[in-house]
Amino acid sequence: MYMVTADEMRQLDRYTIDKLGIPALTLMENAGRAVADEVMKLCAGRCGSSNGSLGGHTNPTCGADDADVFRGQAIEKVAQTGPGELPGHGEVIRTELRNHGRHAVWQREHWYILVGKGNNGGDGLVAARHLTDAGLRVTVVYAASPDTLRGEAAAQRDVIAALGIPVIVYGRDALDLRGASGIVDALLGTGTQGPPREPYASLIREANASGAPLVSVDVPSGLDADTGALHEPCIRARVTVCLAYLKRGLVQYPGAEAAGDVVVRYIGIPPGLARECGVQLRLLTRDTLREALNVDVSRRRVPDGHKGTYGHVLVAGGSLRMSGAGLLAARAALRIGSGLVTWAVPEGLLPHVIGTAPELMLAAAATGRDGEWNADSAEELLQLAQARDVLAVGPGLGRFTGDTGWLRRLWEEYEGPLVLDADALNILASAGPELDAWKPRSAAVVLTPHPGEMARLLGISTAEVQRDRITHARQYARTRGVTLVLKGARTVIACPDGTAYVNTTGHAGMATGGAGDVLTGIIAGLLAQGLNASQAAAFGVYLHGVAGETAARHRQHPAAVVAGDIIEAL
Ligand SMILES: NC(=O)C1=CN([C@@H]2O[C@H](COP(=O)(O)OP(=O)(O)OC[C@H]3O[C@@H](n4cnc5c(N)ncnc54)[C@H](O)[C@@H]3O)[C@@H](O)[C@H]2O)[C@H](O)CC1
Ligand SMILES: [K+]
Repeated sequence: MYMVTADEMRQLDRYTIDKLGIPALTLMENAGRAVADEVMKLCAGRCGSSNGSLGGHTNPTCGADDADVFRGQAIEKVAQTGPGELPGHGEVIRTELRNHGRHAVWQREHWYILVGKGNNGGDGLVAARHLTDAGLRVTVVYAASPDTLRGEAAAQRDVIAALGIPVIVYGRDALDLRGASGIVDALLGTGTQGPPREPYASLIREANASGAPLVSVDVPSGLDADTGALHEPCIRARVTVCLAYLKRGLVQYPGAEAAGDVVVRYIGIPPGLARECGVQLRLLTRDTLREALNVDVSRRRVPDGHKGTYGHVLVAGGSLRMSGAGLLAARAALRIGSGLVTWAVPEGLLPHVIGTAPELMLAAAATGRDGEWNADSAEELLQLAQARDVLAVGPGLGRFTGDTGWLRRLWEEYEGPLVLDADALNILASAGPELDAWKPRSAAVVLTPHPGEMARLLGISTAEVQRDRITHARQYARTRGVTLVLKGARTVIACPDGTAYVNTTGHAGMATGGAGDVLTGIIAGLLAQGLNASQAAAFGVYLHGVAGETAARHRQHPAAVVAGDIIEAL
């Protein structure tokens, strides 16, 4: 599933109207219709009816029931009505009767449709008409004078007037939203610039305070559709009916929380158009892994394979006070299916870690006897790495004198793929502009920073990174020619060719010491098994999250999950 910015959506919108000749009014009709349909589902869920869709009104050609429902964690395809299921004549009569039967229930529903002056408002007006037709009590609330509406939205305004649907103008007429069964937020969509101005701001505050469930059209009004940042105020939606393509801001926090359940509805804009228009950002799902990244998600192993077939990972990490980090990465690399894993530790640490995981091979790489890494170990590491398929550096490494030169040697002289995490990233950050002089690598580099490490790499604040995670991750990946995994809720995987993915697996319980080390081991293990950097990073992040979810079920609460549980759940 593609994810777009407001600007990209406008281009796709224009292309559909100008080049494909699908009228803007048709798109608006489909949009409003989809919103009405989701409102009906919400009402049906509340009153226990088995069918909340618009029944006999369903227009099969606009694919009104073809939705991707995105409930924070999972995406499921909901029921589809295809042309093959067009009701015959007798069924039409039955459907009409069923609708009449439903009126008694729907009439108890009083929905307020808050309408802005742009096309988002136009979508809301179409929804108001369909909900009225379905038997709901509907009141349209114009945020500003209806005279200010233009184009398709003005046409919808005239239809509403002709139908005699009750209308209120905010600020002119009395309004009490506290009695609402529900509210449709069609105030501001992708055309929003900056924080909501008056009277939108007051209306948003009243809607939030009403306690009624809010259904947002396209995006919650007040949300930055590109970054997920919340303006003050911002609608807190129960459901967001996103039109045509998933907007980035609905997936990134804090926007993801303000949006509630996100339902992406087809409105007539061809789903494949995004690729043709150069959109390179996708939600990371099983389908994305299979179709966009060509990953064998079933992880078949060749029947006559041997441990050499599945690669050999070398993990360089762990020091006296942080030996566990290296161990977790090495164990995760094993559990994800690597043929062999060697864990290189400072010599002084070696006696203490013998036997901690009997499946691991151990190597003493740093001559220092104090259990800490030192710059002299580069030569030994390079020799060890020669016979290994992947080198993962960083978990539990610590900082030491000469570490920049040490990392530079690994970067320049190790010819296989390199995974850098934790202090290896801090070393990279401290290299600063000197990095430009490092010899470009022919093999892949995967960096796995958390937001703090990303901030150091970019020389900006963590808050700045978090304000637009997707953009920062993509820019760094492109300019440095690396695959970058920006960790945190909704991890971003950015590839050097500009493609990027946003993950939705996992949960807040995975914010626990060592979880990142486990991810490093998983990605290194997948690289050793022959996946390329984009595949290993994306699939690794996805599996890491799924394993975290499994671990939460085993432990009966997300908060009880520790890093070792994620490895076991793999
Ligand atoms: N995806 C599609 O192809 C379709 C989308 N539709 C809907 O159209 C909106 C986008 O419509 P647009 O007219 O461009 O913008 P908005 O409705 O979001 O509103 C712009 C409107 O509001 C004023 N404004 C802008 N910023 C602010 C602010 N901070 N405070 C107050 N007022 C503001 C501005 O002056 C404009 O007048 C999209 O989201 C979909 O819902 C189509 O209907 C179908 C095709
Ligand atoms: K909206």
